[in-house]
Amino acid sequence: MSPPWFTDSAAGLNRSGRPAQPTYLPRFRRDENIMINTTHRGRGGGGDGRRGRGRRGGRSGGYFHDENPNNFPFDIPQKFSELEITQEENASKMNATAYDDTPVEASGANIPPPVTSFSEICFSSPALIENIKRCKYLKPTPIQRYAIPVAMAGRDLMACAQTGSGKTAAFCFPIISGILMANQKYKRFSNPHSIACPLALILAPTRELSCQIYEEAKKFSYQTGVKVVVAYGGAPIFQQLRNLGNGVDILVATPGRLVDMIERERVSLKNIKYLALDEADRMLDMGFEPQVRRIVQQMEMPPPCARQTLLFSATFPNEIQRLASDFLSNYIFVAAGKVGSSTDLIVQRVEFVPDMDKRDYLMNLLHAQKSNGITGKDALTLVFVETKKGADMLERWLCRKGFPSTAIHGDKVQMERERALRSFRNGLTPILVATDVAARGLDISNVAHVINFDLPKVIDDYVHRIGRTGRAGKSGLATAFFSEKNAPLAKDLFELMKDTNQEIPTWLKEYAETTHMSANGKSKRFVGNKFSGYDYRSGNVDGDGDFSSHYANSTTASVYPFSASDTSQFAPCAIPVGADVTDFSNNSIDAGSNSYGYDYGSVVATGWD
Ligand SMILES: Nc1ncnc2c1ncn2[C@@H]1O[C@H](COP(=O)(O)OP(=O)(O)OP(=O)(O)O)[C@@H](O)[C@H]1O
Repeated sequence: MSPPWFTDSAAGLNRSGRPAQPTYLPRFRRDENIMINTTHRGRGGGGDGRRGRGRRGGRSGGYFHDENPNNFPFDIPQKFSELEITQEENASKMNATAYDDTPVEASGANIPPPVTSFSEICFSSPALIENIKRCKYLKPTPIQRYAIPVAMAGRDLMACAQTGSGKTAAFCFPIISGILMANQKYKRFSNPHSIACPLALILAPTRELSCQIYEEAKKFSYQTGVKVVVAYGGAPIFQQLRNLGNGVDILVATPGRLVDMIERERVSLKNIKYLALDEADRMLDMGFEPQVRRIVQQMEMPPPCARQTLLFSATFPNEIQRLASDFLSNYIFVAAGKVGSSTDLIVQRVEFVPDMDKRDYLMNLLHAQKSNGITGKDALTLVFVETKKGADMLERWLCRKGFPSTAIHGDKVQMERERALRSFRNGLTPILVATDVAARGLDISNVAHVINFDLPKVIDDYVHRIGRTGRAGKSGLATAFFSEKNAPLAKDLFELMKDTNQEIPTWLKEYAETTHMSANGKSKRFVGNKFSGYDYRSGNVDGDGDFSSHYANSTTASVYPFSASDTSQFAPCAIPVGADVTDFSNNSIDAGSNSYGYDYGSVVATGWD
């Protein structure tokens, strides 16, 4: 029996314009299919001569890494390796109009104007333009409209945008274009024993995410001559070193493995012109801050003014803002949509389910999906649990109950994790039970339903988890099982659901009113002003990241520069009891000047209620 709330939205998912049953094409005909479906030259067309086969054609004799004609990355992208090619390939993967109403806020000095189409952007290479078309990117998403011109103008960028809204392309296109424009690729070494000196470094928190960025970057650089290499832990280092030895322009890496390679003197960062950090908040959450700081500040990396730095994330807690002020120079801040919030393409449901009833409830849900036809590789279900052991146990239980499932978590070796993802993507096991290892960045196009079997402790993690559905403009469903122990999350969850116009059960409202703090005793949610994020440089900032007014509770209330680690060196500014410490016009301190004659830049207030 379907739960009454489930049928409408879930059934809607199934019929929301998904492609009809795919038409199978044998492997040997798949290239033909691409040829027919694209108006561009593809592999067989002469066109501008960039055919990607060895040294023929292309720019001034540069060598191409796609020496193998079978490396055409568009026909069967690795991430969808088992999916069949269909006539639908001709259509854009993205429902771009879904983002038309997304408000975008940009701040900083001399902001380059946004664009409305890719053709307005002066990409340096026809091959890159061709690749954008091959990827069926018809129209830039809001973050791409703003971020690409900023990055193309050589400016540093801090960008926040909702999950699934195209951040990867927003940093990849300008990097590839920049490398090609400077024609710098030919400086790279191709001696397997030499030190690899990439021109661009993209740091990502997890192996899966770095592989995904690598696959995307490879598609965007197809036949441009730009060489992309990936390096991540948990896999043998020697093959990765060999790949580096063959030359690298763009290195996509996880922090730990990169530090290892630098220490082995196999990679040098001295030539880096572009540094991109994706999911920077996750990197800090995972404890990578020391490695990230070493990489960016101590390991031959050119200083901020000699490189271009792009910082991307769907959420921007305080620590990241601090990182930004250390890593970026004169940057532009762009926020698309409400930062820290989820997209309203996702229908969110929350059910009160005591821990002991969760399995039964899950079973009802899965049966309801099945009877609504929401099943198979076109409607994947991602179930988040708290622990690795819990993931294995639930996976086994689901399989026993007749629901083919697989699990992914940090205790699995890389090969097992890749196998699990592959079998989920291709629908062999249309249910994936996961810990937070799968919460961020993973772009699996057919995830129709995310179930938070166990809710996370903080709301940002919830936002990322549910962001695995409702991607690229498609709709999605997220169901959360809320139990007594999730009470600390109630307020943030309530606010998030309210912001995104979700149906909220009365009991959640009551929980939200009675519990004010989240698990760590502080609201971790990053809420921007108005609709989007907040650029700390504009002042009026408080220490808890929520930017609401706070009132001085004593004359010891003080204000100090946001980036100051030792606040004791700054004399407190006397603020009358009851005054709003976030109103800097009131207390003789503002972001630009203050009574001590410092230019504080961004400031944080303490000593408030
Ligand atoms: N302009 C575009 N047109 C069509 N498809 C696009 C466009 N931009 C991105 N996409 C597709 O949308 C999907 C989501 O993009 P991407 O993974 O870059 O999102 P993201 O913002 O990085 O998400 P997350 O925050 O979850 O990491 C991808 O499949 C990508 O290929």
